[in-house]
Amino acid sequence: MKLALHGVGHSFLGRSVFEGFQLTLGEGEVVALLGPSGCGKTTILQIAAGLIEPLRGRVERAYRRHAVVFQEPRLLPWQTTLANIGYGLAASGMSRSLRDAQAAARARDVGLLPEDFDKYPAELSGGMRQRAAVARALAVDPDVVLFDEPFTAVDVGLKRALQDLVIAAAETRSFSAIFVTHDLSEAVRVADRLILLSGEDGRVLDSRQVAGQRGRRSDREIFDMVDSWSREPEFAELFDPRRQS
Ligand SMILES: Nc1ncnc2c1ncn2[C@@H]1O[C@H](COP(=O)(O)OP(=O)(O)OP(=O)(O)O)[C@@H](O)[C@H]1O
Repeated sequence: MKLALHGVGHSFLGRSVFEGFQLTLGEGEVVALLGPSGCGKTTILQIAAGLIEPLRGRVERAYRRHAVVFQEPRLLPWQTTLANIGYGLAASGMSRSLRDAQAAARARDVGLLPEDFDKYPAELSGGMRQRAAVARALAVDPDVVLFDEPFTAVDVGLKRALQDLVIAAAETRSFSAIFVTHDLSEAVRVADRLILLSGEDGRVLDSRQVAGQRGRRSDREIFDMVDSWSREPEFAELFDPRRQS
């Protein structure tokens, strides 16, 4: 076990978002947290990251270091791509040359080219900025990564490349992850297991393993799973246009 949420509940302005939420994230496991807009996915992720203290329940952490990848890249506009990627390493007191070398290695891992390293975020495309955000997270060598709808804002074609990047990184750098999304096919592609939340009251509607091995599922297998699950009543809310963000 790397991370566990035990009976976690939270409210904003006295209004409960979810109660009694349970999650145990295993070593090397990727769990997708899925649900319609407003069901509490981001709040759960922020509780897992320690950014929000839950009002009820407790969080157990058994990892060295975590990193968070947000929906927006959140790069510092006055820093180069390489400096942004190495930002977390600077905080740990690492020398400039070592930091740059590690940042460059992670930048290459996510498909950034050396000619991009000295560019500022404004000079990068949206997809390149999100690649840099993933590289920055990986640079601190986390054993847990928390993804908060990281590819919602990128083009459909690019989305797939970025999902593959996460799948490959989880394999080579062996981290565990929680991956928040409202896209069932994304969840089926990147995760080992999914937890589906209700938009009504944040309760867990379903929790299931995804058949096959992450990264080895064919497009056909993914399509068939999504097609069949999307007809189940538990998934109806997820496809309800009134609940889309
Ligand atoms: N800081 C806050 N103050 C008040 N209400 C909040 C705050 N943060 C979240 N909420 C409310 O809590 C509920 C859950 O929000 P959360 O962002 O966790 O949902 P989500 O499932 O991640 O949604 P989305 O998919 O749209 O990002 C929503 O009704 C939201 O309006």
